[in-house]
Amino acid sequence: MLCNRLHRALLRTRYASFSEFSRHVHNSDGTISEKRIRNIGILAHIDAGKTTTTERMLFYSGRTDMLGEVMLGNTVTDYLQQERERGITICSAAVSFNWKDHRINLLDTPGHIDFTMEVEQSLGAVDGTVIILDGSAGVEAQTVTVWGQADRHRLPRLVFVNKMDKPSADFDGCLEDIKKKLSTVPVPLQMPIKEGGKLVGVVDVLSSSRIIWDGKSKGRSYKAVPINDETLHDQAQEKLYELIDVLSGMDDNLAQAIIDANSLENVKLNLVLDAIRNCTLKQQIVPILLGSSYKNVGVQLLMDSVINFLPAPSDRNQIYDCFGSDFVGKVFKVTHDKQRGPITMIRAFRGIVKKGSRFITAAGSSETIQRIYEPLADEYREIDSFGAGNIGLCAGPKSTVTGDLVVANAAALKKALKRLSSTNASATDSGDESMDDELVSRLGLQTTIPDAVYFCSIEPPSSGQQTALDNALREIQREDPSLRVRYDEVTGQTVLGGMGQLHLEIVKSRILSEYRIEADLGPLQIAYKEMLEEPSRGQWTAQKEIAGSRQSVHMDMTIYPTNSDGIEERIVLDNSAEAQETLKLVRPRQMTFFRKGALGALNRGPKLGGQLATCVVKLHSLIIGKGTADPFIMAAAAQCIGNILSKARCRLLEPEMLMEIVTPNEYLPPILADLSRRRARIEDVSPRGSSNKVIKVNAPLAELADYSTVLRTVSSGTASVSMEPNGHSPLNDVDEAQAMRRALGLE
Ligand SMILES: Nc1nc2c(ncn2[C@@H]2O[C@H](COP(=O)(O)OP(=O)(O)OP(=O)(O)O)[C@@H](O)[C@H]2O)c(=O)[nH]1
Repeated sequence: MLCNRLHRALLRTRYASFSEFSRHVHNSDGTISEKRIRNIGILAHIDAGKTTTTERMLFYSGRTDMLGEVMLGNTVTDYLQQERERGITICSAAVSFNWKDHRINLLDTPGHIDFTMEVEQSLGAVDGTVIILDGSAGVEAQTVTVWGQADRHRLPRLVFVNKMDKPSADFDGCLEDIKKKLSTVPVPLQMPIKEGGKLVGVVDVLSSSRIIWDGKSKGRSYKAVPINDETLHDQAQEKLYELIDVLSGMDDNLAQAIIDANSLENVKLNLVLDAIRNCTLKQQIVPILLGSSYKNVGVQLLMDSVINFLPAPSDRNQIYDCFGSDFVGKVFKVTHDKQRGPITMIRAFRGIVKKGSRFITAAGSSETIQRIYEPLADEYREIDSFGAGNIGLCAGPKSTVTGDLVVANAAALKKALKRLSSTNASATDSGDESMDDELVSRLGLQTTIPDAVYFCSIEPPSSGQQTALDNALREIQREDPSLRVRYDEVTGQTVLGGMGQLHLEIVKSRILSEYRIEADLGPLQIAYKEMLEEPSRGQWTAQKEIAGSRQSVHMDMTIYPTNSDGIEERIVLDNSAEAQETLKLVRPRQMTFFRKGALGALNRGPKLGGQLATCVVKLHSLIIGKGTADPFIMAAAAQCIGNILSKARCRLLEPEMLMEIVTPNEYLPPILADLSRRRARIEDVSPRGSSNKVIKVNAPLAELADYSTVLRTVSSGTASVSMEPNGHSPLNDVDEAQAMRRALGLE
């Protein structure tokens, strides 16, 4: 029988050596073979146990010799002072370790919604993900969000159902949840074994064995023993046949083997393993594992599965083939180290980077790599080079920003774009401009920076520290593009825009702890957007004599509301013959300055200075006098738009939050009553188990300032809430008037 024949061999190798895998870990040039690398992101709802699981992986792989605990504030990956104080992950951290002749580079990402941007950047650098669930909570709001992000990056994934030691943990419930809420095919590879209510190990479905962890060795040692309980044995067999049945519907080799063997029982195990890997890579299934990181159960098998079922870099990223052997990589994070200065974390896709070599960013700036380090959170081990598929931390680059594509040199970029466009038939037909857009999006150069939902002013303790504060903010912004920084000319203050209250508080406390500036934050304000209600046309003439030179610009434009939210070109040229008469005389550089001025002005709506959403500017004419300076054109464009907007009909849009509230049944009525007072829209109320309800609700951010506290009071501390930004929606006249009074400090 399948299990008996392969049982021993399987337990010895833990199926780590697939036949197609390279025998050698290193290439002849000293870099690690791509087949032996796994770059993975670890994602979850807040507090599901990412950091705890990562700590175990580091410990069991021998990378650390002590077990870090979140509660003791001594974990490797939560290394910022704010992370250790608050017990949460704020920055993604890269750690690497070796496991069974493979290098695993793992990015631990923040679970709190205020740091979603960090997660997005990390996902551009990995080839697969491990999604962690809390076994007692199942699929939670943020799980759905990160699942969607992994979908967008087309990342194969494993699920680790953690916290299975908790009495309320429910593995089968989690599987149902995954099927229903994540619309995928979960393939459980394990079953929990509890003794006296305590989780002691798992049943490995593939080998029909019990794997038991030794608590005394902090889970370092574990052994596989045959299942001695007949019922459990039968259940494991049943699960195995279910698994083979599901896989055979998707994998032709396995289906053929079943036909040839004329039974499920005689199928070779390596075919089943190959089928799991193939179907996971194609994202047809998601293998599910379980354990308790905190109680040291299950983590080594998760690491085995990362090697066995998640892709090697060479299984993906074919888009970068156009670079041949030239170096190309992506900056997924920038941090500032006190001794080493800016550290640029790069995922290499092709070629090799060596100490002392140079690269260019897609925007054209040239950088030198002075030193390279291997990732271990805030610790660094110097290395000489890193190659395709691997991750390296580089000291030296000064201007690279999170999200940048970096390439060996300009000639390599040009060659690659040419090769890429020749393989892209549809782009070849569509003219130069759209082809560039296509290339940019195919190479993943686009970074979506989420809208800020809160803003506040920030001031240094004395005007003498303004420059130091500006520098600190510039550095933090290079690390975290979701932080918006602008100067408000009316109030003369620096204004920060962020993803939430926590985001802005963390920025403030980093400025204090890392730059020793005691900055003051003004009151937190909602980041409203503004929307044009009808098209509005206007002309503008600006004339001035500056240092004896006459400057003059005349322009005519219409601003139109549109339906989609800002991904299309926001400035378009009127292509009527009459308009083209003047527009064809405008030089490209002048047009660039016009665009800069116009786009800047669209960020300041007439009501509360909020960003103008969903609108397009159509330029009908632009007449520029001889000798007019470019900045004058930029200023005139901003004035023209400001003038049109001041007369146009506009409406405020307020940010909304999508919330998931989990409450014991008895507190449902008071919670619903409270929500109705907050202008909330209930989307769904569904049961979780027999004693809890899950409420899905959309509510305006403006009404949620005290929500967590009120919920705690209303439910005697038993209900929990998670929320995420859910776009902006228009206010009616009454609510808009009230929002304006509040924002202007009149209420
Ligand atoms: N009972 C139990 N508790 C666990 C387990 N794993 C983690 N925890 C606890 O859950 C809490 C959150 O764990 P973390 O590892 O910080 O979770 P996280 O997902 O990294 O959290 P964020 O990064 O802040 O989203 C901590 O108090 C852990 O000790 C587990 O397997 N069982």
